[in-house]
Amino acid sequence: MNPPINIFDYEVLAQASMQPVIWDFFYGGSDDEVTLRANRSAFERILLRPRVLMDVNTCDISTSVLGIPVSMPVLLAPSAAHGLAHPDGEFATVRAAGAANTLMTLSTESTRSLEEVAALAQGPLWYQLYIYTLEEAQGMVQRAEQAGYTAIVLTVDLPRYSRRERDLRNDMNSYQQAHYPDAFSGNAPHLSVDGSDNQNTYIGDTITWDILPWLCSITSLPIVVKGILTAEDAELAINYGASAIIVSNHGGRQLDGVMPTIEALPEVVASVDGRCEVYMDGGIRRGIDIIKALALGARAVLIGRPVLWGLAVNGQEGVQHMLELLRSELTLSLRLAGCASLADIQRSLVQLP
Ligand SMILES: Cc1cc2nc3c(=O)[nH]c(=O)nc-3n(C[C@H](O)[C@H](O)[C@H](O)COP(=O)(O)O)c2cc1C
Ligand SMILES: CCCCCCC(=O)C(=O)O
Repeated sequence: MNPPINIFDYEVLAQASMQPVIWDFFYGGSDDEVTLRANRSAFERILLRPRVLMDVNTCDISTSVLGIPVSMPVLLAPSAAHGLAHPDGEFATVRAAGAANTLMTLSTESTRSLEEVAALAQGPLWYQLYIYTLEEAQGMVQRAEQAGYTAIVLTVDLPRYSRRERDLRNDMNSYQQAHYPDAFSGNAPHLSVDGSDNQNTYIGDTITWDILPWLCSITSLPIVVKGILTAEDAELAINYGASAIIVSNHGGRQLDGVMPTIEALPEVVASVDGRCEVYMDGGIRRGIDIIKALALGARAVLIGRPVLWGLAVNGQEGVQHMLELLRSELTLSLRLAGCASLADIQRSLVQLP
């Protein structure tokens, strides 16, 4: 194939470069993968209503999230085990995010430790938290705060690990333990990717909204709640102390059959009504997807799999190039839509089905 010119090219090259077991783990969703597919197809049903004869000679896509400046409204979502995509793992990712001057969210399940990643960071970092035990969570939050992470992202859509049927068929768990035993243990030695060996320690299915005030009591960092899909839960998140919300269905990897995130976004944005920042992830692959999300009220988007594709294809350079492709698509599409900055993106720019 010729050099990649968009994220779908990266996807094809990434698949070719990986063991099928690893590809299935990264690419796959849960059960029938209905939500995985819907995250993409929903974008195609939303149309743009561009304006013309606007001065778009300059186009500024810089913004901020929770007061932190970023060069574009595209952040790196937390994803597990970058070491399965490239030997440099999260070291490559954090260097690429820094070079692109945007924010990376490090997963609890990273291959490299949060301190090692922070030591290489040239840009802002958030730390994503899964709660195994309260004691361990408190330790991780304190470590993240000390290492310079500027927010804790609490993922709330994984009370239990879902059924990823590709991984079950591939026996991904045994494959990973045999070939990449340390891929998920950069921060703590959790035993298995599907949670089967963690049942006694992962307390995700017991935590309730009270976890938010508890987190706020053990850290001065803002808490970003990731995995909200409804107005009701957005209201609760704010009432219990969230500083921001990520509308997310975990990239179609948790409860299958939930609505695509771009369709859940307007309900959450209306409920929040400006009281905190709202971001979204799920299926962002093109500059126009970002425009649609921002027009529907997201302050920024996060990307998950595209980072893994860039990493698998060419390590740090691959992630950097993938981010630059997205940046240039966003800038060009904004100009074509008549917007000279993100502030020009209005709700009227999109037409819902
Ligand atoms: C391989 C993989 C691993 C993931 N690991 C995590 C994780 O450790 N923590 C988390 O909160 N979300 C995790 N996610 C979900 C992402 O943060 C994000 O919600 C999702 O990937 C966005 O959809 P996209 O991949 O279509 O961009 C993971 C996603 C993938 C694909
Ligand atoms: C018990 C937590 C395992 C999480 C594995 C990483 C993840 O979130 C994913 O979607 O995969």
